[in-house]
Amino acid sequence: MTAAPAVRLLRGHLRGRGRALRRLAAWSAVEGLPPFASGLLLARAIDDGFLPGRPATGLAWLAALAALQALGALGTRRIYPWLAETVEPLRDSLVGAVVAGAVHRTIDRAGDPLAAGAGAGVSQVTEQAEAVRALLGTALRNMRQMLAAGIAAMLGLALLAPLPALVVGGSVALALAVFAGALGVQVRRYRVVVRHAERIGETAAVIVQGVRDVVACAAEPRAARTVGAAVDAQAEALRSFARSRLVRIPVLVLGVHLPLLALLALAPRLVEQDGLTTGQVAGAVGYLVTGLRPAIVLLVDAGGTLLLSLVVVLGRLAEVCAEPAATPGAAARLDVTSYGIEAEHVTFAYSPDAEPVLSDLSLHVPEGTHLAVVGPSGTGKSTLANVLTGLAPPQGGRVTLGKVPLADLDQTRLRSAVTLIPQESYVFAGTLRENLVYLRPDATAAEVDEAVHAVGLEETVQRLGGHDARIPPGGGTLSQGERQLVTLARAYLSAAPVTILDEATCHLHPAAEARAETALAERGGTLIVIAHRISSAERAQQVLLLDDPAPLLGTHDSLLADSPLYAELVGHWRT
Ligand SMILES: Nc1ncnc2c1ncn2[C@@H]1O[C@H](COP(=O)(O)OP(=O)(O)OP(=O)(O)O)[C@@H](O)[C@H]1O
Repeated sequence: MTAAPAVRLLRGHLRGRGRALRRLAAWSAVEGLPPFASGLLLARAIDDGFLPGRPATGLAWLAALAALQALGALGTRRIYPWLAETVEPLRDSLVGAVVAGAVHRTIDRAGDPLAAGAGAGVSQVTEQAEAVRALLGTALRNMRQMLAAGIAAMLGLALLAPLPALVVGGSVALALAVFAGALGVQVRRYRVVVRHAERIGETAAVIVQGVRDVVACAAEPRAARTVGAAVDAQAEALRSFARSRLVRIPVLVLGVHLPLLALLALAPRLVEQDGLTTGQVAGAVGYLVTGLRPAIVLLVDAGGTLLLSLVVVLGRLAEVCAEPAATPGAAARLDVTSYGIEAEHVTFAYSPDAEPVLSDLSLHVPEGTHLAVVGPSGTGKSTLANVLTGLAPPQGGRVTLGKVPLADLDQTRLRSAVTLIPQESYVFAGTLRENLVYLRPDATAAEVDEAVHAVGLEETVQRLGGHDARIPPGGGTLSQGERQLVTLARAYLSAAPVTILDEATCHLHPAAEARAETALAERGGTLIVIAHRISSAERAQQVLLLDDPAPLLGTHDSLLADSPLYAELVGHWRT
């Protein structure tokens, strides 16, 4: 990352505030008068006053310095209104740009459920805009003052003692070069720190939002590992950043300690051979100790952090404010208007070296139709369900939903279009109603009743005492079959136009299974059933038989006539 986008953004927002900046510079010059004159006046006080035994003269020079200090204080006082005029409107201007960027994005992603989260993003970057205002205010107030004092001290030193000024100037220039050279590395590492901090927040937010799911799936250790990994990464990023900050040592040595040491060590020689007076040496030391040293310490400590924060936060805002470019994915999101599923020459293996579970599989399930998938154990039925939902992206070929490749669809949009109900029923602690409306929280009571009736869950609802009955962790007294009925009613209620059941009725007796499956088929939408019984295949319009060496697609009757394996499976299922 470079500082260029940050500088561009800041320049754009400071444009038009030239008058305030010029006044700021002018009053800073007034404020810099005392540090500039301090060494010169101190030298005169010593050389003309105290050393020759004329304390009144010495005190007069010091009084002149005090008068200048008063003038400097006036400069400091006059700086604040111009500081406010420069910095205060910055927040409004940045927030305006941020909100405009968010509005552009929301328009660009019309119809995307994720766009609903734009408000949270705006509030976050608004805080960053406030941070920029505060950082810039602090930088202009403190850094400006200290840098002005440092420059004034160097100028004063040059007038007072040109030779030492040359040596000190060279060493300070070297220190500044080292500091500037290391700034790029520090910015990069600090940027990584900020990214990891954001990652911790995002990871924790996802887990907190889905904490019920995490507990229901007994995934606490995995969740803890995920957050732990993010925290470890952040700690490593911080260590790496801290190492890059070690550059302050050579900068302080070159900019502060070495010049002071050299001046003190060479003082007798400067006085005896180069004709410097004692007062001039004392004034030069004064410049180093009271002007240059605080300026350089501030630059490498607070200033370094301040500059880094400004560059990184401004860079982040520059990204947010930038108008988003239209992506192919964004266009594709808007194109999903039908919900047929198609697999085109799909090949899927669980690892690069493993035998493919699915090989060159092609399949078309038109919108609103019903497909049953059958086959011996281990032939890849569940794998196919995962491939069709996008959970397992194929290595070869592609799967499309409404002719749009799943890879081009936003994941949230895909999840809202396709419901996958697996064999293991997911029932969580809460009310029965909460469990039923899990995929459609805005369902009305009448819609919930309809779903309960359609899949045959009424008896269970009555037994439990109504929709508000509480289900304890682990499902309580619900049998395996009842849990499956809960998940089937949930799928029935869901607004997803595509439903995939992966042996989701295996604990139901045949009549209950027939009722639930028929309800889901008649509800509308595309239905794919990984069949547990042959009766599921008999109800479907298409049947896919997964088998070595090649899958067969047909109807129950055509497969019965053409495939000995299918006939065998039917016979096996019926006995
Ligand atoms: N996560 C995984 N990693 C590696 N191999 C896997 C994974 N999941 C499944 N397999 C393998 O892929 C093959 C197909 O498994 P899959 O579960 O899709 O078959 P299935 O037809 O659904 O079986 P069943 O009817 O017994 O549920 C099997 O050989 C299985 O061992």
